[in-house]
Amino acid sequence: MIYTCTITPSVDYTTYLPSFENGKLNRTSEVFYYPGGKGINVSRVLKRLGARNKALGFIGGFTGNYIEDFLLREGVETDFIETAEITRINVKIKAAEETELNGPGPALRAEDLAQLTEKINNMEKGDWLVLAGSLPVMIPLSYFSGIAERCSERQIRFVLDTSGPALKELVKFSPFLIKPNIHELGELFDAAISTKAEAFHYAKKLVAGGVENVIVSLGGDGALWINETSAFEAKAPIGKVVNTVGSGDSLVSGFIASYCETEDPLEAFKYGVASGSATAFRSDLCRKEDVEELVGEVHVKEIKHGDVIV
Ligand SMILES: Nc1ncnc2c1ncn2[C@@H]1O[C@H](COP(=O)(O)OP(=O)(O)O)[C@@H](O)[C@H]1O
Ligand SMILES: O=P(O)(O)OC[C@H]1O[C@](O)(COP(=O)(O)O)[C@@H](O)[C@@H]1O
Repeated sequence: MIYTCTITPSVDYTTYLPSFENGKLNRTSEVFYYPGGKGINVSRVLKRLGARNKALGFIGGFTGNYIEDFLLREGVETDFIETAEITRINVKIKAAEETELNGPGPALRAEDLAQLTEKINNMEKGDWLVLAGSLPVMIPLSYFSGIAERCSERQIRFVLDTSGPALKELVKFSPFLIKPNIHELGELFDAAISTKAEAFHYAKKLVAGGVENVIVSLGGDGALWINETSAFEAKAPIGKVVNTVGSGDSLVSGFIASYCETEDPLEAFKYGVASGSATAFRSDLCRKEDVEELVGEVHVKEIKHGDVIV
């Protein structure tokens, strides 16, 4: 079974308007309320791509109920833990530019965390755990390293899509896959990364440190994938960008869904990039038919030792 875990879900209040002016009253007519949080997006896309999975994490209040109902209506299995706090609402403003306002995650009690530990303790060899999204700083990092350690001991495939100090700490536990964007990769090494060559250099360091697969996502420029024996870059398909929220999550989902079927990481990488772009070209997350249509347009190139990447 594939489990996703979202510590900090959200309802994504997503609105489109021709122009947005700071400090003014802006009226908007087109509004959507999507369930959000990176693991939840991964679950929704996995389901659409035909990969059975279960969404874990913490939800609370009316927004939490909204998320759970929405997922169940889409056929996504859930096993959330209820928090005392209302789940946050993240604001996504789609005007000439995309502006985002992400709220803080919930304050979790020791008993909430203990419930999650119990669920993870019941996972079995061969399962997947996708830990995705921001991890509240109030929770000691040792809690998350405990999760990573348990995955490694039990041969559970651990996929990590987070940022900040947690990413720095958890890459030490040899995850199966991490997917930083260029900014998150820079944060990880306290470096300003602006070129593909620099991204490749740092991604290689992560693989040398024990991460099995590193995908660096580069927005409209595509992505890089590196493991111990291979390195490839992919160009993203070209299309009209509507909403890039969830593109990174869709890349992760596409990779996992395809890998589960093919066990071929290069095929999985292409499928992942197609999924990311298919999401960027829609208001909500991608559908399987969008991904299948785009996958032929994902062109990959091997990066050989000594190649100059531009
Ligand atoms: N403007 C775009 N055009 C085409 N594809 C895109 C665009 N933005 C994102 N994508 C696709 O989504 C993937 C992930 O996007 P990215 O923005 O790097 O992730 P994140 O949301 O995690 O920052 C990219 O690798 C690419 O395949
Ligand atoms: O947990 P964080 O880092 O605040 O991010 C949460 C946000 O990320 C998303 O999951 C989208 O993620 P990506 O755009 O990186 O794929 C939104 O649905 C959500 O509002």
